[in-house]
Amino acid sequence: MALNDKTAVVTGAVMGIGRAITEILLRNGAKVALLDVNETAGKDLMEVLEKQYGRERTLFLNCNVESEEQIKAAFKKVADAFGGIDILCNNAGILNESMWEKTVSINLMGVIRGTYLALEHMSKLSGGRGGVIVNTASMAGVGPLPSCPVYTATKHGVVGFTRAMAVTRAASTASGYGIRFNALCPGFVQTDLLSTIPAKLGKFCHLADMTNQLVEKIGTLTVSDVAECFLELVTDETKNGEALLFFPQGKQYVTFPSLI
Ligand SMILES: NC(=O)C1=CN([C@@H]2O[C@H](COP(=O)(O)OP(=O)(O)OC[C@H]3O[C@@H](n4cnc5c(N)ncnc54)[C@H](O)[C@@H]3O)[C@@H](O)[C@H]2O)C=CC1
Ligand SMILES: CCCCCC(=O)CC\C=C/C=C/C=C/[C@@H](O)[C@@H](O)CCCC(=O)O
Repeated sequence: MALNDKTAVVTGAVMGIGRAITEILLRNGAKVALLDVNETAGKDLMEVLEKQYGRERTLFLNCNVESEEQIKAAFKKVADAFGGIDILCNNAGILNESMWEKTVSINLMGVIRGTYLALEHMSKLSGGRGGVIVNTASMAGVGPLPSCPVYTATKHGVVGFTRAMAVTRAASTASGYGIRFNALCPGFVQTDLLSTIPAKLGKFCHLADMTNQLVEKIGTLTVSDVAECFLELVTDETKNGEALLFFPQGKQYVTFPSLI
């Protein structure tokens, strides 16, 4: 998929991984709608992006992925402004084992909500152009992190949901959305989310040292590393139903057991 003049929506777009994904999309010619709850950082980033890429290719919308109403309104504004949606990155996420319901609401329910609402704009069955949806899961979506079981559950859920949507797409022409679905599964990445971990482990804070040792053992990625892997899942049209696992030592497409 060439990105020139394609329209992308990125949630959690103004910081960390989402910002890097936004910038790599813009560098490759896409128009990008940035959805985030951090309005201050969003407006500051927009000043930078508009100078670099022009006002006509960027749009910031204050949007909480926990709200069906806000996502629905945001997607309509994007479609009205840019003429449709071709790419969605459900990236917004938090880690907070003390606020585990909120973690589920954002990390898993937000991905499901964004995906279902995007179908209304992207699916060829409803007049859309098709496209690709990339969900930011995590290495913790493939292997459990003992210090954050709920976060791990949300990321396993994102991987499972993404793969199921991909199979739905492939399994029946009735759901011929014309959309590919892939999961991004990075290891530890140098962002605010990672740097605030010790305070976010809740009842598992006694496992903070073990987690830090794991970070030391595996090492950390930059947000640019993640954005490059995201681009691969978007542009390689053979990729559907994939979970791309990557960490400083390398990357691999996860092979899941075939059950039948
Ligand atoms: N940092 C890491 O080590 C890794 C992070 N991830 C995942 O990558 C994604 C991005 O994480 P980071 O960039 O590290 O975090 P970050 O904390 O640097 O950025 C997250 C962004 O999402 C936004 N956000 C939070 N809740 C939101 C909501 N309800 N609605 C809309 N926007 C919201 C924040 O305002 C922020 O701009 C998350 O899904 C995270 O689970 C995956 C693997 C590794
Ligand atoms: C707690 C920080 C989470 C930061 C956000 C992320 O999503 C980062 C996920 C990065 C790595 C996850 C690694 C999971 C490893 C498990 O498969 C398991 O190997 C860990 C077992 C503990 C150990 O080996 O010491």
